[in-house]
Amino acid sequence: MLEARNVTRLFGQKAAVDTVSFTIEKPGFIGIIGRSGAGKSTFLRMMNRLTDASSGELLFEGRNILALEGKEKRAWQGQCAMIFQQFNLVPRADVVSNVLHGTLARRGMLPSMFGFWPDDDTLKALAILDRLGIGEQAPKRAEALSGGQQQRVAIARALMQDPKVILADEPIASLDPMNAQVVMDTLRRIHDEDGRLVIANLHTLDTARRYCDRVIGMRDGRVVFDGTPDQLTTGVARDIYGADASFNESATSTSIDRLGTAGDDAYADRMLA
Ligand SMILES: Nc1ncnc2c1ncn2[C@@H]1O[C@H](COP(=O)(O)OP(=O)(O)OP(=O)(O)O)[C@@H](O)[C@H]1O
Repeated sequence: MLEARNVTRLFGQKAAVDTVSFTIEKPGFIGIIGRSGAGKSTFLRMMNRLTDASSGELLFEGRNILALEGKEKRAWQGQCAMIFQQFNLVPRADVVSNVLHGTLARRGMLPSMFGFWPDDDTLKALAILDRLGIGEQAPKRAEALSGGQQQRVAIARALMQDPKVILADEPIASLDPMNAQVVMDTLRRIHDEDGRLVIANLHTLDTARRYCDRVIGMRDGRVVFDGTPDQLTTGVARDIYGADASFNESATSTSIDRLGTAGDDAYADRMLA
């Protein structure tokens, strides 16, 4: 389904992504982990064509999507939706309009400029919001929602494109543990129920282990691990994160239980922050 062949992105002399190769045979739930600066975001941005690659090929169903231009590139971006850490919603617009923005690539800007959306699109947006458990939020301004709800609106906007691939760049990094769990459950569901390929950059090991079918570990732009969650031992994680023997897994955890038992003060600080 997807094959990366020596995908590389240079910034000056530095390779942010360095000859990355892997194959995904069928739609799965794939996690990419690695410490800050490992190249995870750059890789996803190349896949969505928000950033150009320096060299290499990324074949999706046999076509090199890194070489697409103009209309074909935009069509690919329609099939490959992206979700961001900061949700990227229009805060003052209502929730259903934000979801309808997922049709802009297909319909152009006019409907959004005049606030006119075709009825069938509006009904579809409402149905998606219902499916994600936030139908009653449809008329509210996006900025009035909690972070977890906003991220579900962003997922709904992505689903409006009916994409084959969903890319999620640190989708839960701004959320508290409870909302993080709801958002990860939602992403997992849209893979399980719709059969879409989901690739998520994750900064916590426990999330990758719990939700992913396969985990790719990146370090300094390179793939240093590619396997199943049960192969992701503490030793392997230490290699990926480039940490020494004092590496402590709980430092990369967002689990509610772990945080709760790690010390009430630390937990309270985190929740308050
Ligand atoms: N536009 C840019 N110009 C120059 N260097 C960049 C640019 N974007 C990313 N980099 C560099 O590329 C490397 C990889 O960055 P990237 O954001 O892909 O890592 P990451 O694993 O996603 O980390 P994080 O989780 O902190 O976002 C870093 O060294 C970063 O400084």
